[in-house]
Amino acid sequence: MASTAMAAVRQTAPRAASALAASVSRRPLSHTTVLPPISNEPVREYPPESEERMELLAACARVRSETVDIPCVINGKEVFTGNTIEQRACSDHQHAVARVHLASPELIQEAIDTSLSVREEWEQLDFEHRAAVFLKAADLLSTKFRNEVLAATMIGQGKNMFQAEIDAAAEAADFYRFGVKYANEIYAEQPAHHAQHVWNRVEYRGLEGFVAGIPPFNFTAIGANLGATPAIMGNVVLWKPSENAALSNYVVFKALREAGLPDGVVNFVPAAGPTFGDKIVSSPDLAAISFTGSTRTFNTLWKGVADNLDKYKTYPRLVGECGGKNFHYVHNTADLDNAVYSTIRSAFEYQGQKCSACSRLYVPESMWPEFRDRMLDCMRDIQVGEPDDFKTFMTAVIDEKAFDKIVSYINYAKESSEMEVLAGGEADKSVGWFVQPTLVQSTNPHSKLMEEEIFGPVITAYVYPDDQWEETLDLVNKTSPYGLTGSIFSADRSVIDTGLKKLRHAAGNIYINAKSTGSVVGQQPFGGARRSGTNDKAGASSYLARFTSMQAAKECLLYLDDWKYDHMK
Ligand SMILES: NC(=O)c1ccc[n+]([C@@H]2O[C@H](COP(=O)([O-])OP(=O)(O)OC[C@H]3O[C@@H](n4cnc5c(N)ncnc54)[C@H](O)[C@@H]3O)[C@@H](O)[C@H]2O)c1
Ligand SMILES: N[C@@H](CCC=O)C(=O)O
Repeated sequence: MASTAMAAVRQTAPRAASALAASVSRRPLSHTTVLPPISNEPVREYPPESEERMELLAACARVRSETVDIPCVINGKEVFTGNTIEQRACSDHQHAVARVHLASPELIQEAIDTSLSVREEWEQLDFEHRAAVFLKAADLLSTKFRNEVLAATMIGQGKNMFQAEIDAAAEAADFYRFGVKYANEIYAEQPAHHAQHVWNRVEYRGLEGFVAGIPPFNFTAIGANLGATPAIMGNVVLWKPSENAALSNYVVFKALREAGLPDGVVNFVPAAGPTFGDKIVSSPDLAAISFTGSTRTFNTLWKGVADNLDKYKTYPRLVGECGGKNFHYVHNTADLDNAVYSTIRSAFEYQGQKCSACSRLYVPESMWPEFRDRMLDCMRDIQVGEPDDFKTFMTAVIDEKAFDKIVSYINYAKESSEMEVLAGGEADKSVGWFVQPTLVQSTNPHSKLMEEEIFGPVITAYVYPDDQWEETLDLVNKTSPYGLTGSIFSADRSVIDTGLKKLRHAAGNIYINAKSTGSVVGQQPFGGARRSGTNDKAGASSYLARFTSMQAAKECLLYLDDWKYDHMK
């Protein structure tokens, strides 16, 4: 007796066979390819007197001397709306580095319509062509545009050379190169099992609608990633840069255009946050929001989506990476030097304006006097100054609003009976928005400064009894609503093991004897849960996976010759 599978099918007729052959040879839209080797962009050091340092300084001087008009770019057309805001140099706020032309609701709608009109063509382009645009943009950013994007980041967002280099040159290029690699790996994921005479395949479609990319001010690379990476997966994107990072984001956008990104696939849409937010959440064609910024703004967007839920043609994907209250937990077995230096870097690099920056510190009583004194020694040595002075460790914070908020926390600490400002605490906004690195000690582990995100160069220490090291881990876990990054410093494996278990949900990125900042694309996928976001992990394939909608295809290679199953006959 024939097998069930055989009995239910008949041999394919010659005419059908040719149709089958045509179908089999049809190339899926999302297919894998062989890529050139992908690795992290090397970080440059710009040695003294070197040509590369001179060129970078010349680029900084240009940013310091001119005000660039930044248009909206819709379908390749530059639109100078005349409704402008200024992006100011953080360390010299008399100077505007850019005049940013803001989109009206009508222009945002035009950007939506344009992107939808090119969506199908872009999505159906063979993957090699989409990939090549992004690989080329990465190469342009790391060569021709390197100095321009670095200078825009240094002067416009207040980063010293090293902080700009690891962000605007290295991480931005990494996001595009690794984005292509991850897309290729996703496309290769195909069903492993096929019933007899059946061929199963999966097609990875772009989302049916538009993606809104909404980045924060603090990383040019995050602008690059949110504003354009979803296009690697065949999507169209509206990129709304942060008003405080418009210049650097515009340089990245120019690199993408020069790399051959077709008009309309990514539209560059500077706009007031709420204007943009209201417009996109009320569009029936919203397919996804890729957001990074404060928890409060992400909540507003999520609620906006909920309010409009009945309107959407497809459920919008919500990807949000938000705030943090990151910890360094130090055990009395820790290497003191390593813990102190790591804490200085994590708390004060880029003025504490990394979502990953350490802002609460737990040190055992036995170590505290020496730990504190070593911290104070280092802090006396920190140079706070101009971003294009290579000796500078810290520059000014991003804007007046941030300055005022940080100072209000410092003043709160100064007036509180449970806190003492051990170092820093001074601030001056007469020329730039400068806040000195500040160390606070709190006797209350739940004081305001131990729990709330400040986003500035302020770290608060809580000193715990050595014999309560385990209870202190529970305290670390329960102190803040966030779950972004944190570090455990100890030389004792059982302490590290206990720490990892107790802090399992306290951080999306946990570090062991290493600072809580500085994730690298392809090495430490980045993001957190709890109120820190959806933890989709920038710099990993899981991020790309949020921007594809899978279609499973099952193809029968032989035809049915009866509607009855064998056992019915
Ligand atoms: N978890 C992460 O990966 C990560 C990375 C970087 C920064 N951050 C967080 O970002 C915050 C700092 O960045 P920020 O000050 O730029 O954040 P923000 O929330 O003020 O702004 C982020 C972006 O949202 C826009 N926006 C503001 N209101 C909006 C609205 N109603 N609708 C739509 N868009 C709106 C802004 O213009 C900006 O482009 C911190 O909380 C930090 O922890 C998180
Ligand atoms: N990925 C960066 C932080 C990004 C947010 O600001 C880090 O790991 O320090």
